[in-house]
Amino acid sequence: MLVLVINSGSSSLKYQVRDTATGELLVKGIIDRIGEEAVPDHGAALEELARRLPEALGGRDIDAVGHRVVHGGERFSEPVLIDNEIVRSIERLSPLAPLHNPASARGIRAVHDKWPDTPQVAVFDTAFHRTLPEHAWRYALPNSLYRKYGIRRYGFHGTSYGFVAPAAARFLGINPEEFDAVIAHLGNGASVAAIKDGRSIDTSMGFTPLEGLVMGTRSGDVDPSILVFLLREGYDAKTLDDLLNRESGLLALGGASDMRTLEEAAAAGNTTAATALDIAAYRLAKYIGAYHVAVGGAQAVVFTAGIGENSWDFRELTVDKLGALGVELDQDANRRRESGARLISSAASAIPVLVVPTDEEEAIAEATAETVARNSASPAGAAPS
Ligand SMILES: Nc1ncnc2c1ncn2[C@@H]1O[C@H](COP(=O)(O)OP(=O)(O)O)[C@@H](O)[C@H]1O
Ligand SMILES: CC(=O)OP(=O)(O)O
Ligand SMILES: [Mg+2]
Repeated sequence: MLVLVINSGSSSLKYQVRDTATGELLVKGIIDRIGEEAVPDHGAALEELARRLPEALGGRDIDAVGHRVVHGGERFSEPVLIDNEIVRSIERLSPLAPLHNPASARGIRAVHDKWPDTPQVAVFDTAFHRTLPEHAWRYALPNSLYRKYGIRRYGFHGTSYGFVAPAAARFLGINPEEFDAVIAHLGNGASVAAIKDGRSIDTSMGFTPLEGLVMGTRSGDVDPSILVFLLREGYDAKTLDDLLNRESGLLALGGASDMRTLEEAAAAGNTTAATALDIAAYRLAKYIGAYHVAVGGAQAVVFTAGIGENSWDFRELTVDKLGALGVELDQDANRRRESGARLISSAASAIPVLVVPTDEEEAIAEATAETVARNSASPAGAAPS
């Protein structure tokens, strides 16, 4: 089955075309720095994808399209075949993932306009975190808020964790179902997951992909009273939402949301950029310490995604703060530019530290093919319009 995968991230659109029967990867690409001048929004990214696809496909037809959908709410804990009602549900969850769900819905509708008969599948970031125990998912708020609005921790980047956790376990020769680890997915959005026996038992993102780490443009954890204070000062919901999701994080602290730009600035002696990186690394190190406790002693600390895989500086900055756990990097291994899963800690390190590349698109392609095959006997209702 020839599957096109569209991964609408907050700063990038990644795509792949895979033949899931043979495992062959035909096309892989990224349109990144969305929001900057060349690619102002996800609509422009989709237009660019439509320009690139015909040549890439060389006349072959796509059998199915798989979409990354960040928020699945309480309802979706498995991949689903998309119909009208499902795309509307994804749109209804937009307030809970304002940088993501609208872009996914837009992609689903664009594909439907182009290829109305091609089945489309939604694969949710939240699904992998359905195993969170109640002590991790429940906020210390009145239960009525959970009943009425579904306010709880959902967690995101699940497709990535579901791919990276077993890959890291296999790299270490550990049975994936007995693997305990702390995994840091560091992209434009960033989170950490506590993995116990191969399952997610805690994660730093919450009701929305805003909680937790310092991200490209998102604040991560703040005292909620700051919002109440600002409301009284005249801020409204829209300005607060933009403030926390689009104008904070590394952008606010260091003047750029993109790690490559910040690192260049820091290397050139810009102390504001260096301080921004230090604040982000400190927050991450605190979470790694906490999740090491949550999993009862991690068998590995794993870095993945754009920053986790590529920024040796940021990994060094973070691991340097984990001395209390007896974790120590091998400086050369950490700085070497290699692809594939690799060990970057020293022989003396109490816990191995790994870099394991994620491939959300591959995982989505597999899930899409399975979902289409499962549903082919009983086709779902009308496609989205
Ligand atoms: N070679 C590199 N060195 C440092 N950071 C990098 C490198 N390549 C990508 N990144 C960073 O990775 C981040 C994007 O990660 P990615 O996982 O693609 O994000 P998203 O999926 O959230 O759009 C950006 O901050 C970018 O600067
Ligand atoms: C959930 C999330 O923040 O995703 P991304 O990092 O791709 O923006
Ligand atoms: Mg991403």
